[in-house]
Amino acid sequence: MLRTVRKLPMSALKLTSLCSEHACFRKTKIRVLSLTWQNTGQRNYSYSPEDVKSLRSVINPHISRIRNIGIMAHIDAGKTTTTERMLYYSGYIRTLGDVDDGDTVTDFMVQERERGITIQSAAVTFDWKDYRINLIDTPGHVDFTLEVERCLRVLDGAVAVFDASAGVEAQTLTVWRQADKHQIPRICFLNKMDKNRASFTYAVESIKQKLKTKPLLLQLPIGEAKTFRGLVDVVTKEQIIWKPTSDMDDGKHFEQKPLLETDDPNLFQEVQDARNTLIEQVADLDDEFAELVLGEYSENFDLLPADKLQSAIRRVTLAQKAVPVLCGSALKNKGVQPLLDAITMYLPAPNERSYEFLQWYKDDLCALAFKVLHDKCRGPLVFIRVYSGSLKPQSAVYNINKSCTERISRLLLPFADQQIEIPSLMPGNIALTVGLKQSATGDTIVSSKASAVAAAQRAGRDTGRERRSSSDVESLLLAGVEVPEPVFFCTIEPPSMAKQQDLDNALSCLQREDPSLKVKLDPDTGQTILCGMGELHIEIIHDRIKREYGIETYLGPLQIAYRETILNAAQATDVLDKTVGDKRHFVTTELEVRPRLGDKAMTKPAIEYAESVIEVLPKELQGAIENGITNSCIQGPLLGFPVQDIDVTVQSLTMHPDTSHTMVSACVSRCLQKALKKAGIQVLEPLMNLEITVSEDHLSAALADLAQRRGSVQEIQSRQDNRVVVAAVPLAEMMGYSTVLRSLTSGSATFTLELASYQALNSQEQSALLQRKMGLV
Ligand SMILES: Nc1nc2c(ncn2[C@@H]2O[C@H](COP(=O)(O)OP(=O)(O)OP(=O)(O)O)[C@@H](O)[C@H]2O)c(=O)[nH]1
Repeated sequence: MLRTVRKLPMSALKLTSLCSEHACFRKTKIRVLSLTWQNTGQRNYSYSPEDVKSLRSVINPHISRIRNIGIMAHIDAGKTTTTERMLYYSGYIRTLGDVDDGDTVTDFMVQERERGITIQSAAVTFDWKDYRINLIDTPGHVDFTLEVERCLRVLDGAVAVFDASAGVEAQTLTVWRQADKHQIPRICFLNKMDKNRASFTYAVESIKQKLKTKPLLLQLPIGEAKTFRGLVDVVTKEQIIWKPTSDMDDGKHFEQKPLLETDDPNLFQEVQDARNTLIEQVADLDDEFAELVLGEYSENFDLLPADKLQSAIRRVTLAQKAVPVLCGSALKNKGVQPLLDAITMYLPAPNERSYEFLQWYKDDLCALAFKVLHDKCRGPLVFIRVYSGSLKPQSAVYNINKSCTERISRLLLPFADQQIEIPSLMPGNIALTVGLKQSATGDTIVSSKASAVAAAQRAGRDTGRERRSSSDVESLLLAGVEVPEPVFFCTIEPPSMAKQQDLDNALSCLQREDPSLKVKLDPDTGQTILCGMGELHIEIIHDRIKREYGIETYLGPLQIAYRETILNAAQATDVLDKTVGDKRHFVTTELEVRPRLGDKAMTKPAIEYAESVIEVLPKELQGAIENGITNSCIQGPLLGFPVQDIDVTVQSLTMHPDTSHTMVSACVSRCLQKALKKAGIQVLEPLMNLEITVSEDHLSAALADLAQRRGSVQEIQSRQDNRVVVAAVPLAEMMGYSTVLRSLTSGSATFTLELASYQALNSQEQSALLQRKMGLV
């Protein structure tokens, strides 16, 4: 059945303006959708009963036949288009969707369809030649980097999609590093081979240089740009040519036959050379293969069977010693079927990945909740990846993070916005669960509390310690996603006070889905503050509150999240003497603060105790003191921004025996504010890494503008006919940048912006900021 959104007339699908004056933390290259809605081209999303049957018939495929794969790349590289083609060729959709028409399966949120970008990652399940592929389409926009990271944790392998005319772009580097961190084997797909200026050689060179990896060329293109019509499989030396059939050019039909010297002598020689290079490269990385090549086939590599080479490529890919490279054009329907074959052939099954924690669970359930969606009728739907044990509907599970038992009522296989109910979920597989009310993104799910404790004890024995307390269970949490600190914030208000509760509920649901969204209460004004990763992020949240929760909210102006730190060491003392009822609360304390030197910005203060204090301090009081210090650091004394990079020493603390812990915290907190003020406050501003891709003609205009923005250019690289300016620039100077850059470069330039660090404002900038904040200018 078509979803309502798919039936929207074009007037409702028009792109809302994404180019407001302060559109600073966003790519300029967000697509403008076609303005005519082709009614005749409406898509048939229903899939036939046979397709459903085929999915149902193998509800739990053998683990070796499962591939949990992510697609990652820079914005606009073509991830969604590639995913759409995969679903089409595997038979799960009947017609091809197009991001430019807003009717793809994986971009299923209304905002995604309208704006033509991927915001939430959607997990999609389909089968390809007896393999079950759970595929996650991840967003490319930097505002949603956390979405990518969250998904990477549950993937066993990834396809990195590149625009073959641009090579490695800024966001590719970021996601590549994230994939390195999670040790995920990858293959590269050079997409857009049909584009003007597409260059296979350039893109491969850029992968080699920028990603510092060893590309294994498994294919060579036949033609480039307008002449691109197929590829040669370097391993089998077969050519694959897509020929449009009379009525449809959907890429389903292609001709696959051995490449003969008579077909094209030059190409034949190129493929011959590429195969020999590939064999040498793989032999260098894999001893078993080297032995085979040097033995039986040293005289003639031509005799080496394709399957031996494929097995060796698989081993080096799994060991992350090299990365297979394929090419094609998703939009022109070329190269996607060989890419699917490569996913099954070269990327790992779940049981080929090693997870240390599995040994502690043995056959007990261990699963990770990696995404939460809110469904109006069914409540929260939680995406789960099972690592060990199995899940069944109508069963109780224990959430280690929340220390609570919950019930799963149903299990569903996700197909974008449609789902198939399943009776069980086995290790290595991914599904949607209905019924979990407390679980949030990143939570570890096990079968029971007893099972968590047993696993903790096994883990304790392994590390040479008996762990008995249930708090040790924490050590069994699967690695958490580091949530980056938001750089933008604004106030959000409901239309009336009566709607405040509804707004609070909506925000808490959205936070469960998206840990990078922070919601705070301004202690002075009582207003709700929304903190996000970029303007687009906040704009989308605003939009979702309206559409999904029916609340029309008002956003205050977007502001930059500065930080505060101290310039010098200082000491302060404080006394709290308060009688509440018949109890006298009396505390005196002395604290010392010092600037912390180090590379990594830390918002959490490092806390030490003088020896005289630690000797007499009851353990339970330590929590109250540390709460007081940490809370005080949330709002710095100058402008109320978080304080970073400080060391605190508790020099003394005395108290009346009746004093409550809350009073101790309050006294310590007030004393720290005094010490911070004495130490001299330095305001820090977010410094961004900026990468502008601009044509030679407009380079000087872009550079002149950058100079006005306190930007410092670090490097100017060449990318085909374009120049790539790599610069550092304060976020405060980037307000309205997309509009300015567009007019300076006639809309031809694109840019990405990413938080690099926090840098100190000079004294003039700091006092100007202070005056602005106090409303004096
Ligand atoms: N010429 C050409 N254009 C393509 C190709 N693949 C995708 N595109 C176009 O590139 C644009 C971006 O495609 P998407 O599939 O949305 O890219 P994406 O990587 O999913 O983008 P985000 O979700 O926003 O990160 C669209 O206009 C596509 O039509 C291709 O093979 N060749």
